[in-house]
Amino acid sequence: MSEAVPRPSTARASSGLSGRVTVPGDKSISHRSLMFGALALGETRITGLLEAADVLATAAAMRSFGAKVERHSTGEWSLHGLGTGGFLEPETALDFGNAGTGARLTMALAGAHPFATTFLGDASLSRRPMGRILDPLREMGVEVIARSGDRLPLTLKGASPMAPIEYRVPVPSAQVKSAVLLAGLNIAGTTTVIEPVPTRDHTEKMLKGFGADIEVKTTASGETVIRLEGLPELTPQPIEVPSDPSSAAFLIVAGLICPDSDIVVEGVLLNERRTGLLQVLQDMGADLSIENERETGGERLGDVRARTSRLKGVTVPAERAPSMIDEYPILAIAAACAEGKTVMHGLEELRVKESDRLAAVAAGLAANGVTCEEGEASLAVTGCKVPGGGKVPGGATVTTHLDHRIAMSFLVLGLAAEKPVTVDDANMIATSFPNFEETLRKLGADLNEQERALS
Ligand SMILES: O=C(O)C1=C[C@@H](OP(=O)(O)O)[C@@H](O)[C@H](O)C1
Ligand SMILES: C=C(OP(=O)(O)O)C(=O)O
Repeated sequence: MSEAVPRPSTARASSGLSGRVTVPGDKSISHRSLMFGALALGETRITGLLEAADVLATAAAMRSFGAKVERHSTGEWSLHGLGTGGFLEPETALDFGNAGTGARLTMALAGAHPFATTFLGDASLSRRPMGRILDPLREMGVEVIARSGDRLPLTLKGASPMAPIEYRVPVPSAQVKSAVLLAGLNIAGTTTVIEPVPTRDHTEKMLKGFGADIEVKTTASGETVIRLEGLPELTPQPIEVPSDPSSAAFLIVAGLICPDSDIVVEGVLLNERRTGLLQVLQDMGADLSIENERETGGERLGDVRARTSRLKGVTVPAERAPSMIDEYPILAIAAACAEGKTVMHGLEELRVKESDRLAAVAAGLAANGVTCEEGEASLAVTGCKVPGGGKVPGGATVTTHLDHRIAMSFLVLGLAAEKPVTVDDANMIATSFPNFEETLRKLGADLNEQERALS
C-alpha cells in the first residue's frame, strides 16, 4: 500500500448529517478470528469479517501456514484449521503491510514452531518496535534475527521443545499480552501472563470460546493474572464479528461537531475495555445515547446515536488510555471543536503506532489554526468554540505519515472547520475502514464533492 500513488482528499464544512449507517467488523476480533480458525481442527465460519488490508494480510499469512481460507459469495469466510502445532513452514516471507496487530500476533504463532518464518512490512511497520514481542519469545527459546533495534524485516525460528514462561507485561498492550498467550498455545505446560493494567480482552474471551483451558483472575492489588494450558485442542466456533468501535468513533464525532446533525451507527461493539472514548465524550457533554442494546457471542453491542452537541474541554486521566488507545486522534478533533481546554495524559504509546500520533495530531491541529501543547506523553488542545460561535480555522493540508487514523481524523475536522482541510494521502484508510469516505458522504458530509461534480 505504501507504494501506491498518494491520493489527497478534502473535507469541507458540512451540516445536517443524518441517517443510520453501519461500519465494518472489528479489526482486533477479525485478526483473531482468522488466527483461531487456523489453529482449530475443522471448519470455522466467520460473518462480518473486516475486509481491509490489515486483516487480509493476516488471512494471507494463515494460508501460507497451510490453512484453507476461503471467502464465499455470501460474504462469509471459512477456515479449515490445522490444529495447534500444525502450521507448516511458509514458502515465502509474510508481508504484513501496515498491520501491527497482524504482524505481532502472527510472530507469536510462527515463533513457537520449529521452522523459519520471515516478516516484512511497509515503511511505517518497519519503524515500529518489535522488541516488546521478541523479548518474551526469546525467553521461550525462539531464535530471532532482526534488523537493529528489533525492527522488521525479521526472521524467527522456534526451538524444539520450547519453555512456557510467566510474563509480566511491561507496557499496557493487548498485543503483547496476546502474543505471549498465542505462543503459549504451542508449548506444553502453563503459560502465565500478569497484566498490571487491563487492556482489550478479545484474546482471552475468544480462546475460552474455542475451548482452551484458560483462567483469568484479578488479584487483590488489581492485577490480572491469566493462565493458559499449552497444546489444547481448539474447537471451531461460528463467529459474528461486531462493528468496530474504533471506526464508529470517526462518524460519532462527526455527528457531534457538525451543526444540525443526528446520526446512528448501528451494531457497535461495546466491550467495556473499548468504550473509553464514549465515556470521555459524555464527560464533555456529548448528546450520545445507546439504543437497541443486545448481546452476541458474549459481547455487548448497541446502536450509538450522536446529535450535534456543545462540547466542553475536560481532563482525560492516563488510566483511560488502554480503553481508547486508538481513539486519541479523533478525540483531539472533538477537543478542537469544544469550548475550553482538553488535556490528555498517558499518551506514550501513541508515539509507536502507525505514526508518532502525538506529533502528527499536534502538527495537524497547529497547521489548521488550533492551539495545542505537545508534551512527552500528553496533549493539551484549546478548543476553538466560544459562547455563541467560534470555529476551527482549517485551510491546511495535513501530513498523514502512512497512518489511517490521522487521515480519517483530519477529514472529520474539515467537516467542522471554516476552510477546507486536505489530507495528503487517504490511501491508508483502506487498512481499517475501506468505505469510510463513502459512509461519511452517505450521512451528508462534503468530502471531495466539488471534485466529484467536476469529473
Ligand atoms: O490487540 C489488538 O488488537 C490491538 C491492540 C492495540 O495495540 P497495543 O497492544 O500496542 O496497545 C491497538 O492499538 C491496536 O489497534 C489493536
Ligand atoms: C494501532 C493500530 O493498529 P495496529 O497496531 O494493528 O497497526 C490502529 O489500528 O490504530
